[in-house]
Amino acid sequence: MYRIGLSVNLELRSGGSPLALLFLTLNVPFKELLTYECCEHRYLVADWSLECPACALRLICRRKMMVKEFAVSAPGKVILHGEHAVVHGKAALAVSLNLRTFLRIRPNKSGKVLIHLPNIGTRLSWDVVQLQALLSTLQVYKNDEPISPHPEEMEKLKEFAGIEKHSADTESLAVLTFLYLYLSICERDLPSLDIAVWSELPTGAGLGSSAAYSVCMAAALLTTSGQISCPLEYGTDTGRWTVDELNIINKWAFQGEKVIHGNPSGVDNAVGAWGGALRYRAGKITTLNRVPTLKILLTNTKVPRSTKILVAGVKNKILKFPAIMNPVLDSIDAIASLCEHVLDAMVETPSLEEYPVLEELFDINQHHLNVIGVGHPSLDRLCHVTASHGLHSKLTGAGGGGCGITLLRPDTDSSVVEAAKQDLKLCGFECWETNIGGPGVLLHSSSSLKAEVQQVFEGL
Ligand SMILES: Nc1ncnc2c1ncn2[C@@H]1O[C@H](COP(=O)(O)OP(=O)(O)OP(=O)(O)O)[C@@H](O)[C@H]1O
Ligand SMILES: C[C@@](O)(CCO)CC(=O)[O-]
Ligand SMILES: [Mg+2]
Repeated sequence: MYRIGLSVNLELRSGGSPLALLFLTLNVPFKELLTYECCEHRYLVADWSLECPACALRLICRRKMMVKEFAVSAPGKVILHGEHAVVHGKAALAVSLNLRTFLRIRPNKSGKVLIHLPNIGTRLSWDVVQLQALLSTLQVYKNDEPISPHPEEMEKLKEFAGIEKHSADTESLAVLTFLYLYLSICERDLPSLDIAVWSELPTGAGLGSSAAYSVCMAAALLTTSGQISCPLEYGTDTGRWTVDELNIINKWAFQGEKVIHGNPSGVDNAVGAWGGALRYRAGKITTLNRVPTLKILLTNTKVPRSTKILVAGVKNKILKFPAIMNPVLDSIDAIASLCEHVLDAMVETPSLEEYPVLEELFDINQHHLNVIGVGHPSLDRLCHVTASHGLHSKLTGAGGGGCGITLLRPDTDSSVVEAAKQDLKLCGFECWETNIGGPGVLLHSSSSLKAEVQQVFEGL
């Protein structure tokens, strides 16, 4: 018989709902209760459950984290082909970017939760006691799986945060997503925290800023609450979670995307969690290991738009003209398949021969995206300007403004790219030549964050 201290969460559960938090004397082998430490955190590992055969009451012991400050980051993405069609069960090819969102989490003893979002000028705080009162309005699990935010629950959260019923502005969506993930993930023991999120990605421009935000929130809150491990070992600056843990992060990030988008396909959060290149179709993620290094020019038209509204617009068009729109979606699906095949062939036999096909696929898909109603005059302009330099472009992400991608062939002279960039800048656009294929969500010791990010966080 061993006596277990109060630092362990003990719950007596019946039919899934906790009955009591207990301090008990248990008959469990001592070796099952271990403490382990990484450089910044200390966990008590005690993930086991005991079930009484007579009354089916279960005693669950969970690991609880003694938290210190840490940071996480997740990449943005570009969709090569398949945006919008992927919401309707077609395939999308997406690749992570070297532009990332960073989140720093600090436990505090003030009994408050503070959130700083410097990209959008938001700084808010709530008392944990007030947040506690909201818990009874949320139902977040079904058979141990996260379930979708219910519209009535969202209304309650909006009321609490003083957000108008139909408000879909940047701050409202970011705050609602935070509140939803914080309350859902940390429901057992709401922590007093200071959270800051800063991104290198433009907000709301088609590069997956919402997914990177949701992935960072999910990863940080799951780590803080001890539901996933802290994969930072002594002497290391960054750590990556196991496949099972990445799946948990991805599932919660998808719920966050639901708060922001309404009806996301899940492709953006999958790239944020896993990184690299992947094919995504109807929830199935396939990592693409054989993708050639593609050089891409990213251009932000700076025309603001909302993914939620654009996705809803496409749905309405499909409902209105199914016989016209469904073949377009099928064609986009075929483009994604052919592109994947071509990329694979390029790895097998590196040559320039396949580039004209990739270029033509960009052109065709851009026309399709205009047909389904997600184009914009600024994106037409972007395509015309790059075409005048012999380059091929398409919108990426939800469209309606935001960003376009231009394929740069290895044999394109740098003077051509520079001239195209100059002309794009004259239109008021912003351009980056970018690397694709960065790592997915990462855990960082906060002292190891690059200077620029540390400076932002220190200045808050
Ligand atoms: N750094 C950030 N700080 C605060 N909120 C953010 C941040 N990044 C994203 N968001 C939230 O995500 C929303 C933008 O999501 P939206 O899906 O419309 O654009 P996107 O994700 O950049 O583009 P796409 O979905 O086409 O890839 C913002 O309105 C805001 O609520
Ligand atoms: C427009 C869309 O297809 C991609 C946004 O990056 C929406 C989604 O897949 O959730
Ligand atoms: Mg988004």
